[in-house]
Amino acid sequence: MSPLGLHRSSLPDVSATSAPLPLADDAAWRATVRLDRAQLELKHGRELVLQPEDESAPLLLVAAVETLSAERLATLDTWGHPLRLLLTGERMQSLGGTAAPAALRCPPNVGLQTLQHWAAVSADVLDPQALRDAAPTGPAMDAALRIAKRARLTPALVAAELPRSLAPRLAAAEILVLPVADAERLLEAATLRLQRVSDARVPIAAREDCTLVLFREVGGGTEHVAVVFGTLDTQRPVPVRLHSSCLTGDLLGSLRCDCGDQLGRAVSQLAQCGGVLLYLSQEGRGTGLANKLRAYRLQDGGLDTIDADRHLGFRDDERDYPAAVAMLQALGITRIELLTNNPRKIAALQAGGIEVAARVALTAPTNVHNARYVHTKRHRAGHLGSDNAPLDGQ
Ligand SMILES: Nc1nc2c(ncn2[C@@H]2O[C@H](COP(=O)(O)OP(=O)(O)OP(=O)(O)O)[C@@H](O)[C@H]2O)c(=O)[nH]1
Ligand SMILES: [Zn+2]
Repeated sequence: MSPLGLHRSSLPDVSATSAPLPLADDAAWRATVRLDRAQLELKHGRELVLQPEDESAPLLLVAAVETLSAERLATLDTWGHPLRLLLTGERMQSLGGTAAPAALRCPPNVGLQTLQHWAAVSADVLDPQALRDAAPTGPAMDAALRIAKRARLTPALVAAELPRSLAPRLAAAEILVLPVADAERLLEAATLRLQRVSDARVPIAAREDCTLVLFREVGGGTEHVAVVFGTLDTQRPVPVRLHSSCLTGDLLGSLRCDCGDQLGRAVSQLAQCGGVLLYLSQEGRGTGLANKLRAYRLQDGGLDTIDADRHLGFRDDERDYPAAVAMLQALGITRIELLTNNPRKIAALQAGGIEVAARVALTAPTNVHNARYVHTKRHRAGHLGSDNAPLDGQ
């Protein structure tokens, strides 16, 4: 039997292997649920209110441009004036402004199409004066932009500041109110909690004695899978691949990226020597599939993969790896050999207390469709080359 107890002939009862939900404290639990609901409100095109801790500060009503309907925009207009458009620093820079998140003053009766253009399309309809008059964002606005990203929406929000006296009207309209302090705390990677939910033996073509273990984030409900190849020997560095999901590459063999090839190579190597594949729900470098497809259209128009993401308001890479660290810890793995070319993955695991004893390069052949993408990863995102490097002692 493995140190994980994974290869028993009859699998353990799921409830017995699941850790109890770690947020025992009721207030923390309610805050987590409220943040989940906040994402759903934005996804459904509904408003949400951020409530600053400072009681003299106004409430902030926000709605996501991506999901907003013209009718809803007209309703927003009845709550407070002027409406503002909240954009990230990356989006501001791509519009020709300074690289800091900002609140742009919308003209009276601004149309939905204009907002959509400012949010993610082009700057054609943007009044240059609005860009010059852009105000810096405060904590409530910053938290709202982060919630939109967490919901995998394009980070652009319409906002209005409201007096606290409107709280009863907001409650009557069933508009969710989220304290900014709760949002800030829960959006921090350090607060991530993972629940180990279920596992099963799944023989795969490359190796029969594989086990899948599913982990779920408490808050958000994002699920990640660990594939354990054979029986782990944690006395020596365990070969590990952290793979961010790529539906187009992994499932369809898209030629636009190198993900499918990298996954295939990692699976063959792990099948041969044992180890773990962490398949992380981080489609589109953490921006989501919808935004990745938007970025592809922008790349067809001439931008590279990084500038396309910035155009949509995202950072070069929106991923973080506390879930990967927590999964390795849950599997009893503290020392690894990492199959990657991405130095951020190495640094993130090391920062999380995982010893990365060596890096194993994972190169794939390029083709006419992904040559620019692979070149950009190497030359703009700092990805490493094909040399395998021991990292001990660094
Ligand atoms: N936003 C965006 N994401 C992309 C694009 N092409 C691929 N991706 C995503 O990029 C990520 C690549 O994941 P990985 O292969 O694990 O990571 P990596 O950063 O390439 O690093 P290594 O493969 O470990 O060297 C996946 O989430 C893909 O969905 C793109 O053009 N735009
Ligand atoms: Zn891909």
